[in-house]
Amino acid sequence: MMLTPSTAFGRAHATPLPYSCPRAWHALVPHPSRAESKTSWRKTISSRRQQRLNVSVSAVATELAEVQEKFGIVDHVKITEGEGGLPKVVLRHSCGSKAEVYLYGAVVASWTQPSGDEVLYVRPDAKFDKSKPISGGIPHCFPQFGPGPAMQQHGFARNLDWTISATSADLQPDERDPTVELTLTDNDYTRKMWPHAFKAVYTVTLHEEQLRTDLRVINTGNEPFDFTAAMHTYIEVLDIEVAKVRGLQGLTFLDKVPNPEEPETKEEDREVVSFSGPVDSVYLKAKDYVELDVGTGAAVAISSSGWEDIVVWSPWTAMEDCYKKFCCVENAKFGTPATVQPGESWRGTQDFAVIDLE
Ligand SMILES: O=P(O)(O)OC[C@H]1O[C@@H](O)[C@H](O)[C@@H](O)[C@@H]1O
Repeated sequence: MMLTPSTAFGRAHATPLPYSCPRAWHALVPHPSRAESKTSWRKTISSRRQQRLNVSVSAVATELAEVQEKFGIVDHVKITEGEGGLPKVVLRHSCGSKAEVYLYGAVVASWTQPSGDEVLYVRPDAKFDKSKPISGGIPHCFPQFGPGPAMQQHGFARNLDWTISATSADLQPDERDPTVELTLTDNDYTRKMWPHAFKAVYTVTLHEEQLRTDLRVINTGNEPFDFTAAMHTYIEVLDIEVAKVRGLQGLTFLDKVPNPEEPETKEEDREVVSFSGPVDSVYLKAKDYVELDVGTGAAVAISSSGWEDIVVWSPWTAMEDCYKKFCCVENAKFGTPATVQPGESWRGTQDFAVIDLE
């Protein structure tokens, strides 16, 4: 599946939108906790400032309306305000499944089944004010699955606004699969940490009840570059103590729990990986299919291509108030970093499906 702006799309636009500036939305939208917590600060606003605020809020509304006009597709793709006023794209499949993708970090923060059941997990400490990456759903780790030198733990892609470059609901003639394509390109901020010209193109699609992601990293410069990456997927489980991962047996893995700086190399001999303490393992050269049994009689089946490794992470009591509720199963490209020649690209896809185990 290759998505580029073309006539195959319901809507396709190559021109970046005005809000690709990382500060724009944050600057214009009053933060809800600020707005809700104290009415007093509002009272002190002079009428001139209030006037300016009103103009700004209506500017945001106008901007959203314009984006919706350009990229919205009736019944299938809606661009709207999410938590904290951050813009999000809501994809709806006619079967009843739904996904929500924030432009900040290109994070899929929600994926629900036709029943309304949520599959992903957002941590209670997640912030939607750009003060840190959105902690939950499917954040990007790029161009580094950290830690590493010169940049944030898991790279800058989850700390930046991505731009909508296309939407669609008719990629396949017989399928009304809603899709959004988001793009991130290098800028002064990224080049200070990682001195390379790149374009990352990320599509999120609902295929019936399934969720599909497709990331391409294109080298738009004149020199080759290397990167590591992961899709840091948080999946909701009934209880981490009954969750299980299948599909890792026989793999070599790096166990980061004893000493994250110098992980121990081990062999996985278990058919089923279960949890009774912290787990932070990078399985190298993994298979292209893994299952997370969430403990309810259902599992999340994850198929992938391009992503060579799989990270399994549970922080256990280091996140006392939420560790029981989620497990991270992360497709990654870490053991052997990706090398991309000028004009070439790297690609990694994932397909998530909820399957019945009974
Ligand atoms: O930065 P976040 O989102 O809190 O995630 C941190 C964790 O991310 C996981 O992917 C790593 O395997 C862990 O080592 C790390 O602690």
